[in-house]
Amino acid sequence: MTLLSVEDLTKQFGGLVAVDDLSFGVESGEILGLIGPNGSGKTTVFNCIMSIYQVTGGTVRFDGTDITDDKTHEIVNRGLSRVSQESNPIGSMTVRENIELFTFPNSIRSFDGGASDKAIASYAAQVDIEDALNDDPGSLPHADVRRLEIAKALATEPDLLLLDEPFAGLNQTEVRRLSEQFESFREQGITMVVVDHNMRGLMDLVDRVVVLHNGQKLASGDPADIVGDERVQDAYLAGEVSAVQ
Ligand SMILES: Nc1ncnc2c1ncn2[C@@H]1O[C@H](COP(=O)(O)OP(=O)(O)OP(=O)(O)O)[C@@H](O)[C@H]1O
Repeated sequence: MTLLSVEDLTKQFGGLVAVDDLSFGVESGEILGLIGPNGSGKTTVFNCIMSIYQVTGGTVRFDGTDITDDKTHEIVNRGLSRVSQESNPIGSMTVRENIELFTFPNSIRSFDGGASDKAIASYAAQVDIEDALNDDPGSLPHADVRRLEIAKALATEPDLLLLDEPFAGLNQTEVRRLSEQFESFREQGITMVVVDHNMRGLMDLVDRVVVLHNGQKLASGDPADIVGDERVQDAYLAGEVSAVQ
């Protein structure tokens, strides 16, 4: 079943066409990699899906419903969540309070005033930060700050998680551990789209890859086919592909 469908998506910033008539689907239960060089439009695609940006043209459907013109909080309540490239915890709140804040968009929970401590601890435990719940986010190492961003997204109980550069700044052991955690998210029924420059980490994780260049789809297919695709190698990934071979 196609959970997310991006159809003929275009996003212009003045004269710049950041996303150019792009179409792709994400199957339920899949982990899809969205790759491409700097400036190829990956983050803009996520921003359009989440209605952070208003699209110039095209349609975004989630679970069969057109969500193109929905507001961001409505999209989150439908079961979509995004972990952005930037970490932005609220420094005056503990890790627990930061996670709790993200349980509020879910309308059912908000009647009860948010999630239980047990639920919050379980979101934290899914990314190994359960021992840091009472800490100030400013005191956490980089990897834990990134994990907190993922825990915040988990707190919205997503069916589809958009992850923008989740491996950035992590060492190989941390990348492997995070990949295992993404696999366990999948076992819980979460579908994922992952943008990252860490090709080794990404190709080991994803089922399928969509390659962007200049906002257009250059190629899509199995990770092995994409790594071996000369067009992709020559034009876009030369340096990064050599790292996985
Ligand atoms: N708010 C904005 N206003 C103007 N131009 C923008 C805006 N957001 C993105 N762009 C431009 O759109 C293009 C695509 O940017 P985007 O950040 O989506 O690429 P990306 O593939 O995510 O890059 P990176 O890998 O470096 O994060 C770039 O030329 C960028 O400068």
